[in-house]
Amino acid sequence: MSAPPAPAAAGPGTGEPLLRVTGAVKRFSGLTALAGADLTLAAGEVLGLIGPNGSGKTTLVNCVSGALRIDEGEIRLRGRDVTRASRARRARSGIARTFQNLKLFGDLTVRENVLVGRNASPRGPSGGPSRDGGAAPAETPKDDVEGLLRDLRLEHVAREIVSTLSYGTQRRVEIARALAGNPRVLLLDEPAAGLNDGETAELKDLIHLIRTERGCGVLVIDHDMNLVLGISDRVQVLDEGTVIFEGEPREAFEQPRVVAAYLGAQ
Ligand SMILES: Nc1ncnc2c1ncn2[C@@H]1O[C@H](COP(=O)(O)OP(=O)(O)OP(=O)(O)O)[C@@H](O)[C@H]1O
Repeated sequence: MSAPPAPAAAGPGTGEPLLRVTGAVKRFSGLTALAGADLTLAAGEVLGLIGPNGSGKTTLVNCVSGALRIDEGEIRLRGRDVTRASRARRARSGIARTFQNLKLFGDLTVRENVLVGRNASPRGPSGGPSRDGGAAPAETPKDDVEGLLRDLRLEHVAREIVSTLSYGTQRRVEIARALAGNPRVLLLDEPAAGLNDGETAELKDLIHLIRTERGCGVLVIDHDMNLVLGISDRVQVLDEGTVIFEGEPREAFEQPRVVAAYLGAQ
């Protein structure tokens, strides 16, 4: 990977994790999607966030990225309170994400998509630059982008239009774009969705590389338990917007409460 590892220390304070969410509550009309959820993530750590359908995983990621605001609670990044910060400010502070459903610029090339991320555009496809919009200002350090394309095995398709590529390749483009802004926190929302076994194995290696060589804290949501339990240092299980287990991946499904939550959701 091309970028230097982020420092192991999370923030200005001592003992402060890279990311800390405390008591997050999020309501949608009458429905409480998050009911006081906590979360911590350290630099260089992979945290798996699992739980049955509708348990609040994506909502929590949306609240961390700034796509949604929490109604109660606090979010701190490297010790700084970002609870009320805009999505743009959070992106500039080092929070990047990928989406359950790919949100790429389908009519741009792979390189152009990654350059959009390098420019830390927090606007996303709907508000992003058009083909003529100049995705890459002159000061963009292209070496970083070339390094990313190489590391994510996208070099050979760098000039291809994204919509013409396989789904697995598009997933890698999305991760490359998220990494192009040199984030400290990478939120991966169902990165293995739609991937075949070979592509999922590659994704595992990629997440390992992101953590070890870039020093990012990586939060992964996925329904593929082999993937999540296999790559995570720690997992948190959500049920009805509350964390019901936090600890070693291999211990998660030894907890009757976790098993019951999954069975209850069937
Ligand atoms: N924008 C919204 N408006 C209303 N309700 C919502 C909204 N987003 C999520 N919800 C509800 O909040 C709850 C949590 O949803 P969320 O998508 O966060 O769960 P999840 O754990 O990510 O589920 P899945 O594994 O199925 O993706 C669900 O009951 C969902 O229907």
